[in-house]
Amino acid sequence: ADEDDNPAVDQLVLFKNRTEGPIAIMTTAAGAPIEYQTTITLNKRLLFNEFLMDSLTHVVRERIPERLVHAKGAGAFGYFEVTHDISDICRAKLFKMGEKTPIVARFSLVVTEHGGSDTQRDIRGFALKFYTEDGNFDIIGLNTPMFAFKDPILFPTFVRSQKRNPATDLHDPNMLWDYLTTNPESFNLFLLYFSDRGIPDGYRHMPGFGIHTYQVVNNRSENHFIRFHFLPDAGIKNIFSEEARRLAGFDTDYSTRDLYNAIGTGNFPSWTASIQVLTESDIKNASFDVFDVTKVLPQDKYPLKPFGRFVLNSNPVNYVAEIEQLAFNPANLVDGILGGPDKVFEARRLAYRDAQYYRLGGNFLRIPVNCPLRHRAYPYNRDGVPPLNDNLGDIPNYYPNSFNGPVPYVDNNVGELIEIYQDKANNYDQSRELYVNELDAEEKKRLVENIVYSLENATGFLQERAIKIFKRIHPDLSERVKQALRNATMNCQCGDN
Ligand code: HEM
Repeated sequence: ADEDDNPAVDQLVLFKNRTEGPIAIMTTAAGAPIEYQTTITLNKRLLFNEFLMDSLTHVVRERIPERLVHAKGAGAFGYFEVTHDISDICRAKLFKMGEKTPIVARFSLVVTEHGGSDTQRDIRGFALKFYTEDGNFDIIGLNTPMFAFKDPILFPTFVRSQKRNPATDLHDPNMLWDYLTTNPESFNLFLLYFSDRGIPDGYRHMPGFGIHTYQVVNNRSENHFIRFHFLPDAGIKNIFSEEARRLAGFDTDYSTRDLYNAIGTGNFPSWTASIQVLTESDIKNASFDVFDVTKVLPQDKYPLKPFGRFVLNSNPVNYVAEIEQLAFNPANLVDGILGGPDKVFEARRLAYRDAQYYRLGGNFLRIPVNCPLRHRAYPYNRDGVPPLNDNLGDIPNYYPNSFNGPVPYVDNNVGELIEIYQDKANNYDQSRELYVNELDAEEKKRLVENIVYSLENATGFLQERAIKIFKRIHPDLSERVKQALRNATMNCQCGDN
């Protein structure tokens, strides 16, 4: 392969070209130079073969749990720069004109396991960590502008119904369609899931959405409410189902490879960042819950306001250290950004941290890629499982103390999240709007094909329930699904209502 065109394939060759022979004498992990002796000799006990002992005992503990969701993903480093002043809306320093903030991005598939295929039909994750001078700020979004549910009590059910059946260890269409038809608020997201948008053409052509309506404050301590949008400068592109299945057969890492090679050859992907902005009076006068994560905010009412862009220009040098060990958390916020006042956001403040304690251990925030870049972190936490780094040295470890330990930040203007009342989700209108006005004839045809590809494997009463819900979205959609199901399965029990 040509070294310049395919840095992913040539990674080792490129390493070799950069070096002038072996880079060092091999040592044990403790640093002692070590021999490599095969064990096929007489009269030598294995216990004394230090290479064998060192590597055998290490390799058996090399796997850590993959993320519960978003296990398969790829990431890269770059920067975010501000292109338009939004200081009248949000005072966060990283959004000041002229600011350039280092970032890391991780893109992922929600349900697909770590060894699964990048071209699986799935929702994609779109996570950004901004290393700001006020500490790390994370936006952890998706490639769709809405989420599946607005009551976080559904999260375990949502995840389990799409993971594997406990008896068969298979993905089970009955579980998926049972979940969906019991919780129709998820259909707004799942129409996109079954549409062409369900399989993006790699990550470089994928949009990202923060989804939650964030509360932000400006210098006058006035509140605004914003939704983040990130549109790929290379345009949005998707892959149709048949091509995706073909690709899954020969390159399960299609999107990871594409991202690595693009950056490795200097073809840096970039995204334009925009916000939709609502004032306090907008949220009071809105005719629906603007904090509902299962809905989009109409752009004719709340137009996109571009304010920045980000560029990814550097591949990870070590995937596990820098991407697998990344720990994003919606609660990582900075001055001027208060997060979402909705219940899903509130549940997420706990869930990520909790997952990372399990996945990466009690000191995951001391893993370099999770540390702030521009200053040292000064928590009062000490000890626990490694990595400890210097364990904060001899700084006092309890608060309050009388010995010059770190003191709290005092700001009377930090702002407070507003209290909101949220009703039950009802978003058939938005699904109808998508179906009627946004999908052309070919897209509608593929939507129905993709739905039926899954639904035909669900049992009769679930198919009936699904068709009833499709009818509430639009009679034409339910008719087409019904017809396609009839064609697909001779024994379909779909009723007429
Ligand atoms: C009740 C709601 C939710 C809960 C409890 C939840 C929980 C989780 C958990 C436990 C992880 C794995 C974290 C880790 O091991 O590092 C995760 C990852 C992720 N979630 Fe959520 N989530 C929720 C809603 C959402 C929403 C609304 C979005 C998008 C706006 C989202 C986007 C993501 C993304 C992108 C990742 C992967 C981050 C990465 O690349 O490391 N999740 N979620």
